[in-house]
Amino acid sequence: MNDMSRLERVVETKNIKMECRDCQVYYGETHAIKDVNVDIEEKTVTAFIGPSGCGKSTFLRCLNRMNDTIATARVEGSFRLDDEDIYDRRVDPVQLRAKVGMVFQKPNPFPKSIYDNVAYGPRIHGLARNKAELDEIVEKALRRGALWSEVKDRLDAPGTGLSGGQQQRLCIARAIATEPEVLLMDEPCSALDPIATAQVEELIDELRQNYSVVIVTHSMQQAARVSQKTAFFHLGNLVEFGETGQIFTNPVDPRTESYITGRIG
Ligand SMILES: Nc1ncnc2c1ncn2[C@@H]1O[C@H](COP(=O)(O)OP(=O)(O)OP(=O)(O)O)[C@@H](O)[C@H]1O
Repeated sequence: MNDMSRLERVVETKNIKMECRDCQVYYGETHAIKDVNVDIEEKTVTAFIGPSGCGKSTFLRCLNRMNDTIATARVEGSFRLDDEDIYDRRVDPVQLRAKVGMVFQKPNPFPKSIYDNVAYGPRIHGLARNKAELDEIVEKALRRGALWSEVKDRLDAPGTGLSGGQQQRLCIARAIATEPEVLLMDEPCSALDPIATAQVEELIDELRQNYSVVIVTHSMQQAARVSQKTAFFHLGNLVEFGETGQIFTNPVDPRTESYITGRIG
């Protein structure tokens, strides 16, 4: 290879946002994640797929130290965001979670107004100097969450009074209000109807312009629709990781093929 073609290949490669090496997770004696290595690229949607109990959510939770909140969980390995070790003792998990935000399976708005749900993160992280700036942040997050037009006249109403799909978009707006660099989504559409699902999927595609998105999904159709990279997990192992198109049309490992053709899972 001459220097020019090597350079072109470098330019084509997207930047790595998170680098995970030799990752292990134990719950007491249970070895739930085994020797997993993954690179999460910038401005890319990465899907984690695999049968129930294979470790998708456990691995996702490693990426913003949510496993710290589970007393029996022990995480080993190297997890770097840009070039920072996120498990370093000096890293404050609360600050980390502003950079690596999370949206859960069930919409979980706080028992507060729509406005206060979105303003929560910016307030605790001191992102606004005054009310006008906070209003601006809230509006921007709700617009990006594709919810603004539906709620702009009732920002003081409780977030819990919205429909399920609206609540999930509110939770997405809440997560993006702190301008995270990575957004983790754990089956974000499992409680939603097809219309709300389509809205959230469209939103995920838009978020990719600015963020890295990692989504755990049980729906292979969803993984194929929204992601550019797919990781297939099985029994705590990362079996295959690659371009979504390749994983779904030409998987290398027979276990991946069995799963995507419906023989395991
Ligand atoms: N809090 C916990 N305490 C003990 N074991 C756990 C805990 N959470 C998960 N596990 C175990 O770790 C393994 C991986 O679980 P995990 O929830 O990560 O899988 P998953 O692929 O996300 O599953 P699903 O698709 O059903 O949500 C399973 O064996 C599970 O029983």
